[in-house]
Amino acid sequence: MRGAITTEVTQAMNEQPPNNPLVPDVDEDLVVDLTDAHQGGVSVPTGVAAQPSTAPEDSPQEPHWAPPSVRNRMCLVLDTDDMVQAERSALALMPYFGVVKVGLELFSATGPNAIANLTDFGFDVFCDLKLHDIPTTVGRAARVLGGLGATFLTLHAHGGVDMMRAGVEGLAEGAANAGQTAPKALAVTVLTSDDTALDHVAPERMRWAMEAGCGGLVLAASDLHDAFTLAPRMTRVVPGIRQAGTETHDQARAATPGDAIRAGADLLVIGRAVTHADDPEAAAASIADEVSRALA
Ligand SMILES: O=c1ccn([C@@H]2O[C@H](COP(=O)(O)O)[C@@H](O)[C@H]2O)c(=O)[nH]1
Repeated sequence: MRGAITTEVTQAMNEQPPNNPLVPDVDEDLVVDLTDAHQGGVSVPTGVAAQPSTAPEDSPQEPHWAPPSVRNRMCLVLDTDDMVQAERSALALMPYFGVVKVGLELFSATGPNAIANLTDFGFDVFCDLKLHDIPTTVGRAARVLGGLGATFLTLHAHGGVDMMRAGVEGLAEGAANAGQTAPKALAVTVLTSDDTALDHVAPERMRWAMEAGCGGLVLAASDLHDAFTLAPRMTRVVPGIRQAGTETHDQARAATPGDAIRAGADLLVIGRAVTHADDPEAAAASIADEVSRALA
């Protein structure tokens, strides 16, 4: 088992582009050791696995890294209860994804270790817990979560201005206590699985998110136009991404990667379109190519 993960890390890291700020320096003495796994994950103390400076001649064709302009717009959804599986997917798809998402399932299974392990690999971590409770409870939870090293954290905008403000303040306080940069608070406006909300709901929640001090919005691609008008400076994060003609599962308001980027998405949240594909690397490469063409 140790060899399997080490090979995956080595393959992923061999493909790192020069001066990639997301990839930590490699210490040749470091190896990934599954026997060191904690909370089911792979322990990587301060860097990533040792690797040869050149790939062996008989190694299979390696994927090319997507350019930063594409990779930084692609967030891989790690919806699993298995930390080893999550890390394996993240590392295999590292050439295409600069951000990985820890949602309710993985966080419930592993807790904060999921964030620590994935940031150690050099990913930006999107912690998607959609906090939604009374303001005091959200503020206190956010204070804990703010110190964990995530780059983004979600609050449910349905909770209102006071709740989101408590979340934003809690994140800032927790980050300051831990000597970290605060995660950007993202307000989930209307879920992409929901196509029943009345027209005024998403714009109203965007205004609430702005008033509360959130830094970004999670929204369907079809709501991007309103976001540009009402909250032009907020980061726009779009889930429900599917390539044309593919299964949309429970996403009632899905969009293609190209359409979402052309409509102004900053970050695409990509799950089953890749993780349930017969060939996840080929699916990721195809989506990265579509994003690249949409940006051109
Ligand atoms: O409105 C929302 C907010 C969050 N999500 C999350 O994104 C992923 C989507 O996964 P897919 O497999 O690409 O459908 C999932 O973790 C959701 O919890 C969302 O879909 N819509």
